[in-house]
Amino acid sequence: MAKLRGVFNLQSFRQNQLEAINATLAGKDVFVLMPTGGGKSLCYQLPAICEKGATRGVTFVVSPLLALISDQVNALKAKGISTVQWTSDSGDQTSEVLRLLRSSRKPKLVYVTPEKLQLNGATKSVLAELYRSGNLARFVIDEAHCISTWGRDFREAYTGLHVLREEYPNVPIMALTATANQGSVNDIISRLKIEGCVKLVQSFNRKNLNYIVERRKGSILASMVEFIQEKHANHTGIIYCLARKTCEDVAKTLRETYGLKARHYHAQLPTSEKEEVQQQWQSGKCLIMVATIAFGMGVDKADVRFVIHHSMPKSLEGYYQETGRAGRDGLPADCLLYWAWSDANQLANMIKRGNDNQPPSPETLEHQIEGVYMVARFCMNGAQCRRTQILRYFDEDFDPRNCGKLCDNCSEGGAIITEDVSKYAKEMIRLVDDLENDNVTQAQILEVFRGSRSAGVKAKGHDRHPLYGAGQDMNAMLRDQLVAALVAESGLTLKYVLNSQGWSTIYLRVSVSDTLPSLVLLIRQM
Ligand SMILES: Nc1ncnc2c1ncn2[C@@H]1O[C@H](COP(=O)(O)OP(=O)(O)OP(=O)(O)O)[C@@H](O)[C@H]1O
Repeated sequence: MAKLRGVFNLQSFRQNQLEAINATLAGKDVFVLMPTGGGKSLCYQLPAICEKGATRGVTFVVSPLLALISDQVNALKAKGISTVQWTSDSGDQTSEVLRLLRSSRKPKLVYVTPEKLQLNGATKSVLAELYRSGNLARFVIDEAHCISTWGRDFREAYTGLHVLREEYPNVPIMALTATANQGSVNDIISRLKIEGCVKLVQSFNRKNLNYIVERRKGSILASMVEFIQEKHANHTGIIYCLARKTCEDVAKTLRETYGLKARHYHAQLPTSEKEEVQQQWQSGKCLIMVATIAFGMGVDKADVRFVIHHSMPKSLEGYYQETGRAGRDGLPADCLLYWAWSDANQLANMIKRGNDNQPPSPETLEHQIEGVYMVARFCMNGAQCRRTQILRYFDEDFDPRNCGKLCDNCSEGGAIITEDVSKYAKEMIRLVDDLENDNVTQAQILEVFRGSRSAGVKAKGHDRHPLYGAGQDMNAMLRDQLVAALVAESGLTLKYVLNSQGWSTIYLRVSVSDTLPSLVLLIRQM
């Protein structure tokens, strides 16, 4: 407790921190699953400076990213904790680290990349010396999900970490992650060979975040500015945009038209500018960071009071992580998401083009597009508690009564009813099947389904189809939800046709026509 206050300047422990600290000090292996911003670092940084414990000496922390390591090392040094970074291949750094580790003034923490811990040469011999002399306190595997081939962040070098248990059987291991999927959790534990570990798993609910989702109609700048000025004048926030150009334009307008302290950030900025912008934001000189998702990994600013999504995020997991950067200090923060159907197409197109113009494999493409449509479903589901919806994605059953009306849907009021739309789902699938040869987009299909009298529908003769107007009794939102559900789950899929500018037009296609399960949607009755 004295260390918590004196060194870390914190008043009390958060959930599971003390349990993790006590378990590792007692020499046990520990697995910690905590949401983003939950306070994982303290679980190993505090024991590292405790004199009492079953094991003593140096704590080795394996972390995947250099940027994360540098931030943590600097922050610990600023607290007066002797910490070293051992990440480079340079002989100078290695000999300095070795000198320190062999001296009587050993550092409390050594941060390494997994590559560095691949046990050969200098690392192996110094670890063996420390082990023999009882100076190896524990191994910490941060971002432990990188060891699991289940996840999207798999890192080859993490797989070599099983040797830690084999070579140093008496040294406790602590693995920490914010990736909740049950399959990956078991995988991590078995790969690190810490089967008997103390498991500290907690809800992913971020109690202090208020989730609001709004449909974007036209420009949202004015409404965004009103939101910021009314609720967050002089507060720090992040606005996530899909495209780099949008970031630049939005930041410029916020500055020049509305006098707000905003800057933009994206992957194409030169490194020096990235550092300068981040520094300005970190220090509070710039309040609003308008960024693509390139901004965020390793960002630790405790007092971010709002995160706005200017358009739909790519996946629910991404949404959870991006909004998770708000309110890390535990105080209330707002997460406002603006979306439009066109975002889904834009995202699908971005995914199709892939990273660095490396198109994804067909399976990855399908999986990621489903992810986009899951976000679309989430946005359109104006009935069910947002937390229940988000946490279901992480296999967690969240009782909406515990939301505390901290989401737009729970604060709305009115009864929620279920609507069996199985009949409409079958009709929609048949309609897409019949019109497939005419290459129909989602917007066009919805026009036919609702019985629009538009010239486009008539020109193609779609108003003569027997299912023309089959969905006219449904309200527009329910029709949208129907399509999103059919693409996200089963029934419909998307087909891309490249035009001369390199953009794909996305057409609907049928994926399953005969075995469609029943489909029930939730709606709010006011
Ligand atoms: N006991 C505590 N009381 C108050 N604030 C805390 C406490 N523990 C941690 N914090 C603060 O919470 C924030 C998040 O902590 P930390 O960076 O360890 O989170 P994390 O779980 O590692 O998140 P991420 O997965 O994003 O890396 C930090 O600003 C930290 O100072």
